[in-house]
Amino acid sequence: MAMTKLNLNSTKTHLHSSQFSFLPRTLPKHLHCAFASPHRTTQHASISCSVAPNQVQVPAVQTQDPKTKPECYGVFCLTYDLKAEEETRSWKKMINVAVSGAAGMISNHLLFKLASGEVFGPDQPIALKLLGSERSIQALEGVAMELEDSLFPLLREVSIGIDPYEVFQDAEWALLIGAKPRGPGMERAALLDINGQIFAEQGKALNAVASRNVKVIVVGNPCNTNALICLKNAPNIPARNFHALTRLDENRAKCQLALKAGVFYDKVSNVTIWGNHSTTQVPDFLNARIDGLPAKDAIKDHKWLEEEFTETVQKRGGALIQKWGRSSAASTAVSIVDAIRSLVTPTPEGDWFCTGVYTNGNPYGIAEDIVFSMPCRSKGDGDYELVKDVIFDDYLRQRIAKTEAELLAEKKCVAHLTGEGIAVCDLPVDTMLPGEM
Ligand SMILES: NC(=O)C1=CN([C@@H]2O[C@H](COP(=O)(O)OP(=O)(O)OC[C@H]3O[C@@H](n4cnc5c(N)ncnc54)[C@H](OP(=O)(O)O)[C@@H]3O)[C@@H](O)[C@H]2O)C=CC1
Ligand SMILES: O=C([O-])CC(=O)C(=O)O
Repeated sequence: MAMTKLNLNSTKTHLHSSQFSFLPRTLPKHLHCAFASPHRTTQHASISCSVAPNQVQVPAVQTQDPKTKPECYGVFCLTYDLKAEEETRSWKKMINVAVSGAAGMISNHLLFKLASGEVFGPDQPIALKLLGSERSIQALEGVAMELEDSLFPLLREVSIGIDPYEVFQDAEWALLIGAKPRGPGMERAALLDINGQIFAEQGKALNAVASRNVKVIVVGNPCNTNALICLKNAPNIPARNFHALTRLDENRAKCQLALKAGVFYDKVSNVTIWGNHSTTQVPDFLNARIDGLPAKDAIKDHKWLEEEFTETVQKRGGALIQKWGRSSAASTAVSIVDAIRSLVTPTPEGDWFCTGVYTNGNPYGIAEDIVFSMPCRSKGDGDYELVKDVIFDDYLRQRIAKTEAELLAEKKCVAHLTGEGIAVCDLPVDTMLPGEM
């Protein structure tokens, strides 16, 4: 594993010998370097540097346990004591954000948003911990280079690796994006199994090494059931901390309602996507509001709401692939930002957002022990509560029952990965991901 690192408080850094090209041409004054022992996973020697203002030291050989102090490279390895600097005086304690599938398309948008401060705020320094694989390790180094070249003041540390037990160490947020795409002719059951294995392993790793209060957002599809697998493999982390990303669907629904009503989309609120991030998802127009009014009052064409609107949102991902040639990446990254911000900032009075969460005592009568998208509010502390004041009609109930049945069937397909016995996979219909055609 190679790692780029800049630590606010420490005066020690470790540089990877294979990454000298990442070093700035001139090392800062008083930066002393020494070669260290080879790294366990990379077989490369590393060098260790320490900053000692007004002091000249003889370089000393460093040996270290790479699990506790991984090596690093590049500009992030240079360590300065920033505590005294005016700009950083009001900064919060650094947060550790782990991202899997970090060399993929969604991450390529997301990482730069995270590093810029637009997600966690302009006073929140951040450490990015990027998980890739043997396949993507070169690409991941390229991503780290672009992060270096972006000169983000808040980005204090970047590390890359292929072992989730290393990369997830002390993670306070884990954004799990990496997953195998469903190939031509692949059964949904096979996709559930292959990706389920990834999320079972990552759940175990989070359980072992992440912060006990880590917040996990599963993006890799099929994200609801992947999130269920992940949380079942992480029994020491509260199940309510796991989310499946349905915010992109919420945003898509808001856009369609705004278009139909002829208003700008900031006038659309209280939109819920119920259920699975698949074509059975239920975009709820019964509780949605447009300019403060029920959407059904603002949009009189109820046939459109029940038929066209619902199907458009369910299949928006596929429609985009037909035009763009690849699946939504930029808007997915934006929706991940929205999902995080909804948890770290108080929800505006009277509004809510939706996210796929573990059902455990929900007030809607939805089956327990699955990950189901539902309306939530947050005080901005990273936690949420379910919204109680929602209404149902027969149409909404019937649609919710269908997506619920699909998730219950998916759960049976992955019983071998959740510790619940032998998998029996009998999916009601071979439904699609929103991006499939
Ligand atoms: N919930 C939502 O709203 C949305 C979810 N998605 C889902 O997000 C995921 C990532 O999308 P995107 O970034 O566009 O995809 P990319 O194909 O660009 O990246 C996916 C990453 O997944 C990793 N991966 C893990 N296992 C495998 C495997 N067996 N075969 C191939 N790649 C693998 C790869 O990284 P590495 O080699 O480093 O492991 C790859 O970089 C997909 O599952 C997609 O369906 C997409 C849009 C919306
Ligand atoms: O199917 C996909 O990979 C893309 C997806 O989830 C979406 O566009 O909502």
